[in-house]
Amino acid sequence: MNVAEPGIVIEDLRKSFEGFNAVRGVDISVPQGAFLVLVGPSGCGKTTMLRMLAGLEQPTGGQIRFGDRTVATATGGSIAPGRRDAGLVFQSYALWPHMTVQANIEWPLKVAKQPSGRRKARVREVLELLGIAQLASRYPGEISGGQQQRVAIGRMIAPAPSVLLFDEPLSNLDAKLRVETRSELVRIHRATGATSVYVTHDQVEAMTMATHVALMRDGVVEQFGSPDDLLSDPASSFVATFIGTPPANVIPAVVSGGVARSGGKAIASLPPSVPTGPIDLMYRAESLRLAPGPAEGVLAAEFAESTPLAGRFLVSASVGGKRLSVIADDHPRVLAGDRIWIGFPGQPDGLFDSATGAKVLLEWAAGSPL
Ligand SMILES: Nc1ncnc2c1ncn2[C@@H]1O[C@H](COP(=O)(O)OP(=O)(O)OP(=O)(O)O)[C@@H](O)[C@H]1O
Repeated sequence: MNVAEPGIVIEDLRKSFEGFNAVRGVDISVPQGAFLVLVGPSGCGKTTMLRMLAGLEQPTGGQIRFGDRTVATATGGSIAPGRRDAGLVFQSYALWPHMTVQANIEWPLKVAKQPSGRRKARVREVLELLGIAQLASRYPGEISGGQQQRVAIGRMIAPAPSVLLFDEPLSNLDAKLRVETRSELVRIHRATGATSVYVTHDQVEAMTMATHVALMRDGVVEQFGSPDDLLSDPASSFVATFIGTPPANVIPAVVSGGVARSGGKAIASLPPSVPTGPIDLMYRAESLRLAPGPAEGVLAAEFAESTPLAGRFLVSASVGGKRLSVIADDHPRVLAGDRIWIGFPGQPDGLFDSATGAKVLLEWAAGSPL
């Protein structure tokens, strides 16, 4: 994939805080112009990664390169934040309240001692790119949260850095504005030609914005690839249940004689290469169906809720205390807590080791659907 110029190369990156390992050996490489999203649950080390990229945190191990420049190493010689040719935008906008929009965007250019004429021209260009020229002489207190975030982005891109770093920049916006700003941000990223790194805990943001996704868990990258790679071929049950709208279902089962049973009922037949014992079965919501009553390959479930979704329904129900999602053509016309029936296809969409969560490679017979 990487014939293009290297944008960012992260090698065996580590960070510990007083003996606590927040980042435990991360290797990621993306080409110039990529939009890399670091996503994962709270505390997985995303922000620590971004702070190391920005130069606000010194790595305990490994190194970071921007293009052909090494910007951070554990052994010293790291480049100071202001000299990395990188811009950073946080979740809080931190604009100067006593400066106009225009002055806020101009500020980093003044700090860089650019001549006035060049500064003014660049500020105009950035205001145009962001579609906020009409706000130029307002103060931050006189514009909306979404507009303030745009100004913060304008201030970041004004010096034309080659790396853009975003830390949950949309989390203070309301849901509708967040969706609109997502695509706007990607447009701005592309217009700058920079390589971006974007931190979020929202997998939908990751899947819609990224060219490359690193899903992190407990300080390591659980899977790195394109959004499509993670969705179509999750490397672990953690990835399968974190990514997707809705994420895939993973249910525990026990295999014996090539048959997988959940709660004692046979729901799938597996190739003979799958060893006897516990296993986790993955089913996408669209692979499951609502069944009219008990039958082979059908489990009883407790109905939770049903949400209309693009002309169909996303039905949630629990089986043995585990919540499952099913895409159905109709509402089950029952109340929360009532019994419904969920039908399983003969073969699951994937298998995971029940102890480690790692994907189990399958050798199905020729012509099988998997
Ligand atoms: N300065 C610090 N001192 C001690 N521990 C820290 C420090 N910074 C982060 N940590 C710990 O390192 C781990 C990773 O934190 P980090 O902020 O990188 O996670 P995150 O994935 O960004 O989480 P969130 O989405 O909640 O911001 C957490 O357990 C956190 O408590």
